[in-house]
Amino acid sequence: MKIEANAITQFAGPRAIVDGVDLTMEPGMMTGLIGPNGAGKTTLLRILAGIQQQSRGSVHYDGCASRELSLRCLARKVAFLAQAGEVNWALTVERLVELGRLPHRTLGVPGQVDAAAVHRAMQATEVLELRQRMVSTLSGGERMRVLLARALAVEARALLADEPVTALDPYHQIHVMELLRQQADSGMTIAVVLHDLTLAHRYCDRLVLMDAGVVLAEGPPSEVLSDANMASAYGVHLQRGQGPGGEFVLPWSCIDQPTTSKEAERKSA
Ligand SMILES: Nc1ncnc2c1ncn2[C@@H]1O[C@H](COP(=O)(O)OP(=O)(O)OP(=O)(O)O)[C@@H](O)[C@H]1O
Repeated sequence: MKIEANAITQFAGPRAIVDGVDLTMEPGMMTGLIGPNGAGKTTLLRILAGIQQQSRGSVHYDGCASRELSLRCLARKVAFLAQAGEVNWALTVERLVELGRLPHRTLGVPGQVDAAAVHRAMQATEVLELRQRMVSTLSGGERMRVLLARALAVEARALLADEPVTALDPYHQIHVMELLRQQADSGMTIAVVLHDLTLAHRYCDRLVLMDAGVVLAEGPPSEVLSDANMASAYGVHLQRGQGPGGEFVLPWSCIDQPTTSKEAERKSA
């Protein structure tokens, strides 16, 4: 599904926390939203998902304005994965993942189609063995995978995920990024907020770099992650390398603090 945002502006009091953002996301494409803390990424993602109403501007889904769609219809088209937080509901993992099917259900208990979607989502996120656990007893990383399963269970045409890998160990970070990549390759529209620039560079088709509510740069990862953009948005240098799997980047040093203290000790020895 094509998602088009035009001149999106969001005010918090007098301050524009998202300021005149234009963005188009195509089916089959994985877009990474990056930028420093407070840049406006979550706010923009919530507006794109129809969870938050923008102060100005418009969002269209395959040409259909968000205001023309009911919340239920939008919830079937766009799945949203919020930033990880506490989940204090007295629910098992399986019941929580089933909530992803609510936009599809008109009456009563989940049917076979719902059960199959829930099973697929739990299998893909490797949480089947947690299915009977109470959500409140999960670790942060387990909880995030379960919440991703809930979002996948919607089987929507777009998935917008806010920092889905931040709490995960390296195996699950790669696993989740591969999973999102597969969803994009199968035609889904994926947008993902990431702080990990190595993963953003490796997995996204394009990046949108935000700072202070505006889009500073947009395009292929290797262009957006330029030295000038990294210095301007984050105040960091990246190391760039070439491995058997391709080119990679690593956030390496703060500008004006080019080495870690251990490196400085080594160099002066
Ligand atoms: N309701 C609100 N009232 C006041 N300020 C808000 C409100 N919502 C967001 N903000 C502010 O808007 C800015 C953008 O917030 P947002 O959560 O979109 O940033 P972000 O890029 O996702 O940040 P992070 O990487 O830290 O998660 C922040 O400075 C935040 O404090």
